[in-house]
Amino acid sequence: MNAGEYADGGPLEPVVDAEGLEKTYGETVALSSVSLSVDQGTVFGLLGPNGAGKTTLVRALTGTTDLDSGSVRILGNEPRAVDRNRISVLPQAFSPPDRLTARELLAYYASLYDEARDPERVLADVGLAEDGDTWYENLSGGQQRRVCVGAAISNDPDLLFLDEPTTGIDPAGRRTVWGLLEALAERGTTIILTTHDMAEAEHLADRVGLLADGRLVATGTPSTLIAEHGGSSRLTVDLETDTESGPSATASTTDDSNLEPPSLERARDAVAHFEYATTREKEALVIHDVPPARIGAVVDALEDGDVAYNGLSWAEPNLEDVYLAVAGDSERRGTMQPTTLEGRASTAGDAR
Ligand SMILES: Nc1ncnc2c1ncn2[C@@H]1O[C@H](COP(=O)(O)OP(=O)(O)OP(=O)(O)O)[C@@H](O)[C@H]1O
Repeated sequence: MNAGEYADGGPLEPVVDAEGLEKTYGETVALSSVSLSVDQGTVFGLLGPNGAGKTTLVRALTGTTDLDSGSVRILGNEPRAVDRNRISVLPQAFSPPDRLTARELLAYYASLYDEARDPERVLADVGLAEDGDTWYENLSGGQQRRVCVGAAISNDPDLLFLDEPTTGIDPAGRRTVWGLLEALAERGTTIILTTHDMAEAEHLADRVGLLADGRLVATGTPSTLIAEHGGSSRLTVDLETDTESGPSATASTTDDSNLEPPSLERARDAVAHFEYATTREKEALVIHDVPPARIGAVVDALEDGDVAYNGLSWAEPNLEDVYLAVAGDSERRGTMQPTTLEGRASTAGDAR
């Protein structure tokens, strides 16, 4: 039998199959024409700004809100008809009883299902083997979140919804949880992961959906979305600040509204034949679309122009760039506010 086929040779029905979802709250459009299909064993990353409709979509998929129109099937059924042993939802805010230990909590959640994972094993999986006897209220915020992730996987679900599962968890713990989720997906669990953490989405998600104003504005693998919407690579030159004179005292231009320190001016001249933008406050120069092999040419140009700089950093476009380009016009304005962009780069908004 090939992967993706039933024993009779027919194609597998997607684990999540939603068509034409519409949901409004009064004047607010929470979901508009949302269609989505997620196959078994896929980690689907759901991204989007605050208020984009992610929670509403998860509620629609789990049958906990009524839709204005559209159809949803999960695990081959209407959401409300699905066996609760096969599905699990970890909401953003989840507060289990405080006066139980981590071990007791996981044993309690395990007891709710016909078949459950061994609580001791779950404790170890979420990196809390040493903290099983600590009351939930005495665990740190990140440890509490790990217990919540453990509770969510108690029933070894076929379909797992996770809303910001690693918020508050330290980097090492985050890796532990990521490894756990990867292992679950490898064994066939389908995961719908809502996150604002682009690194998390890029690391875990096989496919990503970007919601904005209730619409699914882009769907694809992280790499196809990055290739399509991520823009170009960036080489950032962190310029050495002129210590003797600040920007207002050193302007060599006749245009008073465009005062700039000599280092920046020299740098602009030096890289004039590259596509660049400058970030005045940070005194950095962002040069676009420099393949690694051309970094040396930029370094030569800076040296020829007698430009002093503290460091160079090179970055390929990533999912955050996609997010900002596709879903986050309003978000982008917020992010970019502290920085004045100038220069002649048409993609100046990419500078960071
Ligand atoms: N019960 C409700 N009553 C009225 N409006 C609601 C309700 N639930 C959600 N909304 C509105 O619907 C829109 C989508 O909300 P939703 O909670 O789905 O966004 P979200 O993407 O999950 O946001 P966040 O990232 O902040 O969690 C928002 O404008 C929100 O104010």
